[in-house]
Amino acid sequence: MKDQSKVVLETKNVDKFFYNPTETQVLRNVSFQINRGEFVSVVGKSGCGKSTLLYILSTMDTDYKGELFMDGERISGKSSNYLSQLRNEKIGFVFQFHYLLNEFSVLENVMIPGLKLGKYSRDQLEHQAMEKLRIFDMQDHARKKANQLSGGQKQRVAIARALINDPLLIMGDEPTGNLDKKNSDIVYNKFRELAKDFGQTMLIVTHDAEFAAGTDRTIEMEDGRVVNFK
Ligand SMILES: Nc1ncnc2c1ncn2[C@@H]1O[C@H](COP(=O)(O)OP(=O)(O)OP(=O)(O)O)[C@@H](O)[C@H]1O
Repeated sequence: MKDQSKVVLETKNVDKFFYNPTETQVLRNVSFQINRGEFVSVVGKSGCGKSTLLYILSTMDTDYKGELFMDGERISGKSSNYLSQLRNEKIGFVFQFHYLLNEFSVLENVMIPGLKLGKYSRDQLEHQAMEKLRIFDMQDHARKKANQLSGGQKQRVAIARALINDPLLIMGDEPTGNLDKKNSDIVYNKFRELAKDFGQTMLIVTHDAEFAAGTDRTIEMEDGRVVNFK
């Protein structure tokens, strides 16, 4: 059951340093809130800190200063086991490359994060996976092996997979970065639909200006800082 607090994700004064070989600060005093149902993009020049920020927000990097809250809960300082469970339960990931497993069917690929979480039976998961595939018009491909799909189709399956545990939040790192214009548009429209029809909260890093312009809000970064968020 999802918590119903309005703020889904919040950072307070997040700083990030790398130390190889000299100290470099790559995030500076990053503070913002993302509310339930918002479709948010993160933009900025190469090297401004977008992926570093996403890695922290996704709870995979715990080596930062400042605080991170998810669904009203302070998660900075939690153990890696705790965070791993939290990620499986609350976050769906979409990357530039789909990372589907070629030896498994499309349906199995979508089910995998659900099997890992262990909350639902295999039958239930199969049913849920078909529902997610239907959202992306991929239900007729369910029994195919992942490597029989086109690039655009694979990315649609990857987004269906990110939805399998009904996540609080979808996080994406350049989900259209590897697609041509036609497939980027299809994927963007599916994200838009998820926001409109399902109130899905989403945070997507993108270089695609058109994609960013179509989101509800944009976090603009420059040299490790958030310079605009509207
Ligand atoms: N492991 C690391 N060690 C040292 N510096 C790093 C490390 N990872 C990233 N950086 C530096 O941190 C800064 C931010 O990198 P980051 O990958 O977050 O940028 P980005 O905005 O996502 O870039 P791009 O759009 O090219 O993906 C860059 O100057 C990068 O060189």
